[in-house]
Amino acid sequence: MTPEEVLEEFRSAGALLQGHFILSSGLRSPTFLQKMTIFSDPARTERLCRALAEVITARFGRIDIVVSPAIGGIIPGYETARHLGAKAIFVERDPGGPFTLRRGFSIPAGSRAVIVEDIVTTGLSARECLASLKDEAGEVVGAACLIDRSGGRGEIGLPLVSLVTLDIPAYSPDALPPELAAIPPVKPGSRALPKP
Ligand SMILES: O=P(O)(O)OC[C@H]1O[C@H](OP(=O)(O)OP(=O)(O)O)[C@H](O)[C@@H]1O
Ligand SMILES: O=C(O)c1cc(=O)[nH]c(=O)[nH]1
Ligand SMILES: [Mg+2]
Repeated sequence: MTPEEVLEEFRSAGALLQGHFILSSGLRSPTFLQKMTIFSDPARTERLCRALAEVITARFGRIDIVVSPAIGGIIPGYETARHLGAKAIFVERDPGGPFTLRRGFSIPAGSRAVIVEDIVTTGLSARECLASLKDEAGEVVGAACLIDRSGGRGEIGLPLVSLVTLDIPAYSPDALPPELAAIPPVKPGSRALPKP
């Protein structure tokens, strides 16, 4: 799948939103990729995750386990794992807390795992996911996402592959351009907002 075909999936699904968004990292952006609009369409999700599985295999070789950060990573993690012939597990938060591996999930010794994210903006969520896996016996060999919107600057602590790399503006809340400050912000994701 070419980068343009991937973007066309988001555009034609109505998943490429403009406004004023509070991102998971706390940064603000006029652009938001609403991945759940994509994941509500199994055929679109299948096309994108099949392509991501091909990129993962080319870069990392055999993968036994896909581990994803909830909530956004769960559906693409599962679908990508299906194409890889791997298991799909996820890490999740108690509200406001760190990611943890629960529900009897583990990465056993000798197994090769990859983190699958939906979108990478700063890499913070993927980094937190990796940190939550530090006591697992198996090896986390890399990370993958559908869209890396960090311009390639996202820091995960693992090699990252994606279907597309974009450089989408994101601003600190105290350095908003006036046209963004004029729009009331919305916070689409599941990470708890810090207390004011
Ligand atoms: O690279 P980052 O700066 O961490 O941003 C990307 C993360 O933000 C979103 O998750 P969010 O915490 O908004 O919750 P969600 O998964 O429930 O959508 C998205 O699913 C990624 O996990
Ligand atoms: O950084 C984020 O929180 C984020 C950005 C984006 O475009 N889409 C998304 O689901 N989360
Ligand atoms: Mg997420």
